[in-house]
Amino acid sequence: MREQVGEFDLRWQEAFGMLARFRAPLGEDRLWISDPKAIQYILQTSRYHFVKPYAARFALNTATGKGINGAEGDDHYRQRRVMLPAFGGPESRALRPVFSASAQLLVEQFRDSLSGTKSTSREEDMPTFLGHAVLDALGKAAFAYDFNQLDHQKAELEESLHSFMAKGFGLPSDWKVFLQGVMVHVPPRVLDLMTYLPTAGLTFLRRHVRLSNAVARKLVAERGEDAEGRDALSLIVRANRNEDESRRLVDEELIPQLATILGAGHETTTNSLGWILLELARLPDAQDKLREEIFAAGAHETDNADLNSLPFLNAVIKETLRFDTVVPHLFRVSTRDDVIPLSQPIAGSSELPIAQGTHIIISNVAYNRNKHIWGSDADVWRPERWLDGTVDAGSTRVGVVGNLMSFGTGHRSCLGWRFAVVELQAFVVALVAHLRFEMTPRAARIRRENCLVMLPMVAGEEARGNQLPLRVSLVDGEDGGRAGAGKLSVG
Ligand code: HEM
Repeated sequence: MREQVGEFDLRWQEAFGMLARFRAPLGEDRLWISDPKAIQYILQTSRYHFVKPYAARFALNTATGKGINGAEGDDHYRQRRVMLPAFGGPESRALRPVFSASAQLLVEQFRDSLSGTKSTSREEDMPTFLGHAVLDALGKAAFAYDFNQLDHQKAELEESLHSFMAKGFGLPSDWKVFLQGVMVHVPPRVLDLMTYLPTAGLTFLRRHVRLSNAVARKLVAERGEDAEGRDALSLIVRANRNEDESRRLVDEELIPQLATILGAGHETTTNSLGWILLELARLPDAQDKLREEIFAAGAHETDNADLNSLPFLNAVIKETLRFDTVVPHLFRVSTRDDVIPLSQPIAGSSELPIAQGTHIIISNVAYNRNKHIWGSDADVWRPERWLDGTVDAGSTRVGVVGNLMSFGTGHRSCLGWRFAVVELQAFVVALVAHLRFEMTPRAARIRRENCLVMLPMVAGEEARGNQLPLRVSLVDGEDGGRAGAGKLSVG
């Protein structure tokens, strides 16, 4: 838990292949898996026969409230059925102007902050720099909620969302490491009581969920019976209204979905964007190539440009989702004795019998670096692999985007993946068209910290939480915005 994300996974994958058995703290066997066929069986074919361990649901419920993330079985099925229509392809694409407008505002604010000064660039901390704009976009797109309006409750919620994974899960103490190791043996009732422990992390998360729920209550009440908006919450409220009464979500199930969506969608997207900009700062040639593609297509000038048709843009996004897997692991436990199919035989067998109650760590990070799938240079960030035929997904389809495990797969795959992809496309286009990102000495010391979500931290400054300091300047030819050159039309 204290190594950088992926270190042990890649070491094990190199030493043992795509499957390993290891001993947990009290001596029981657990499985570590990156085998595509096994992942497909566990997460897709078997559906609710493999569930999230109660300890993982406890962590998710603590961090994001008792929403879909921690639900199982029929409760999960009902919640997903009502929420899914809000996150479809057309619904997500329709939100692009919202994302573009937030990204454009960020560019304008940066430009304004330089005007009147002699400097042409400034070091910016990416989570801080991007965080407000991403949250603003998420608030408007998901809840028609404006984080920009001055309001005490909004400011508090925003403050609490800033790097909340780092505060809740980062830099675990010896006690926390021990606890997480043995948590699967703690009876659920005792775990539930532990939610109330007065530790700094839990106190912070409890307050965060309370704040989110208070806002959600207000928003759901505002929607009332006739929610007409195009934001995700209105679509969810409408879908719920049209649902058979016996399957409808009650308020106690609807309210926590705001904390869930903010929790699941904010840091994941902000950090994915941060990792994209870091990789582009590390490889200026790739950044220039991307900028040229954006300019050639005029994609920064109109929301009507089809961003799916920009090959290098999408290669950069997919390559970063692969190389910088922000959700490194998924946790499951089998609810019955089972036989897991394997793509690589072990001891002459292509099947692995397992006992009911076996705990499994699915390594998204190792799968995303599998050299059989992504090529012999899988440990290098190289977007061209998506364009030159290097990627060989074979016949086992797992992930929802590019066969990657970055968004999980199956009936619990990321609900917001289309939403996230449209948002990443819109932000990358607006930012790279107008701003240049360069490395700094502190960025060269970035560590990949495991806080459930992979966060960047500067080595030696971990106590300051997640940071990603890059040098930002206006791209050549921009004059501080006074001529409005290359302005995004956000319609
Ligand atoms: C780049 C950004 C994102 C990444 C990498 C990501 C990744 C993931 C992953 C790996 C899971 C599966 C968890 C599991 O199987 O245990 C997941 C679930 C989920 N994600 Fe995302 N996510 C992202 C953005 C978003 C956004 C923007 C939203 C909402 C607007 C969202 C909402 C959810 C929800 C609600 C779930 C739970 C689904 C369920 O349990 O059925 N995510 N996400």
